[in-house]
Amino acid sequence: MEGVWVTLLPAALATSAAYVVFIVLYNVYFHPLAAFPGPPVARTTIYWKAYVECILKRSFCDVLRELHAQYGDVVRVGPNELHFADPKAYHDIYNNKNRWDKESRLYKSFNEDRSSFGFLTYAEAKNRKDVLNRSFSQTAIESAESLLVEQTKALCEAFERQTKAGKSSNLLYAFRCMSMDVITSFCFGKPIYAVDAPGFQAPIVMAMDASLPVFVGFKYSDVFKNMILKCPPKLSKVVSPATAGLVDLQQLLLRQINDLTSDPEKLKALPHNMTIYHRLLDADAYRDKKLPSAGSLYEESQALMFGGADTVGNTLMVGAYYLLQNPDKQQTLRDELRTVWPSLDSAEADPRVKDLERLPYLNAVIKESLRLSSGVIWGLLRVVPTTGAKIAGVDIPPGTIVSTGSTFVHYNAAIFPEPDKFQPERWLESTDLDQWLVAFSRGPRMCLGINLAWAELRLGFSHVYRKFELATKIGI
Ligand code: HEM
Repeated sequence: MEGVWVTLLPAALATSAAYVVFIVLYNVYFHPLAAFPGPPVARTTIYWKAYVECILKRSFCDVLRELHAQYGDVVRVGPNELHFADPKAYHDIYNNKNRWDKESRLYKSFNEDRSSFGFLTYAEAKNRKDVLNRSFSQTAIESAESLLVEQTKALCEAFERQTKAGKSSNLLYAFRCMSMDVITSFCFGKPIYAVDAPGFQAPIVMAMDASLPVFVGFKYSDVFKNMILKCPPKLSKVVSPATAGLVDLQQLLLRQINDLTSDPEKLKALPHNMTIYHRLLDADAYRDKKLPSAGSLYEESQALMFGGADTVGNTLMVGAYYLLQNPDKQQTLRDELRTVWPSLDSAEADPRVKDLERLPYLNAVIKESLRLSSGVIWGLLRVVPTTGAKIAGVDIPPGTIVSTGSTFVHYNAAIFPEPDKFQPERWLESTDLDQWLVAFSRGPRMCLGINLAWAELRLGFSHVYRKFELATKIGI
């Protein structure tokens, strides 16, 4: 028996080595993308990206900038992957005519495969988004306005408490807490009052921050992913105390879903009838009249939590960062807000979101904050269909993974002169610019929560800057 191993082992090693050599030679010389420029190692293996992201711990967004400076507008960043720097490519990839699949390695890493965000195909995502759209439509958001106002006011009250106590506020966490409170109360009917956490250090908000680098690792190793995600909650909290708050919220949502699926009557006990479960647990809302599994419901709630919390919080933070540096622009915003909100004395005089929609400078501040924060900065990877495609004038073979990061549009100096400067005024000069605001992405997989996000941003910017004069003790 031992003799068999002695003979087979070298043969197996030689076969594996020959296979690796074959793959490398194929990828470098014979692959349909062989003619595209890019770093030599990236042409051979996807693990070059893993090395850059997980070992060097570099933002791939920064690396892409350097690669485009070196190799030009189209760069081969993996054996089967191209990134485009030309903003025109954005509209060629993400548009309403395209039904391109999302790329599986990236999107499966979030462990939300059965959610509107995680479904890879257009058809599956459309089915789910058609059901959820009623919760996120303009009309739905208007009818939930009082709920959103409540969360915004809770944030302002927390700021007031901090001020009275002579303490400064960490704006990043404060805004993220507010958007987390909106999601948990609006989507799940389970407010968690994150803004009331001391110093805005709500465990779930801190845990989401801590969990992001872990998700990068999930892209490259299923073993690592399963080890962390399949870990029993108690053990997971010991292994990774930084993400304990996330485990707690996951458990809370799982209990809620189990409760609701075992007894749909419990829907009536939720504080309002706009939660996502009112839609998702209505069999008539589905074309095939079949309800999703409990696992799918959980993944949907996680997707909404991750999709809707940090994104809004970050945009408010980026806006605050620049308004703090530009007191004149902060004052212009405040002066405009006074036109629809002259007195703070009575809640009766609070403006409605509809009134805020008409304020040009407020809209411009929000657009400029969305541009500079850029929404999701990693490339939203799509797979070119069997017909192939032309992207920014270049013929791309079927099956190629493609993307253009939103920062390549938002920081393009030909579209946005002096792109690093905060200039809300640029949005007042021309409505043509709107086509280049891609923070919510475009096409059939664009953001489901765009109406909710805009309402939160309008309320956030108006309440905070009408009620407070933000200043910083230290220079920024
Ligand atoms: C400033 C705030 C926000 C920004 C900048 C933003 C940005 C984006 C972007 C860029 C995508 C495309 C992702 C991809 O293709 O992989 C997306 C998708 C999505 N967003 Fe948002 N988002 C925001 C707020 C929200 C909110 C408040 C919610 C809901 C609570 C939400 C829910 C979703 C969902 C479910 C998807 C998946 C849609 C699909 O794949 O078809 N987002 N968002």
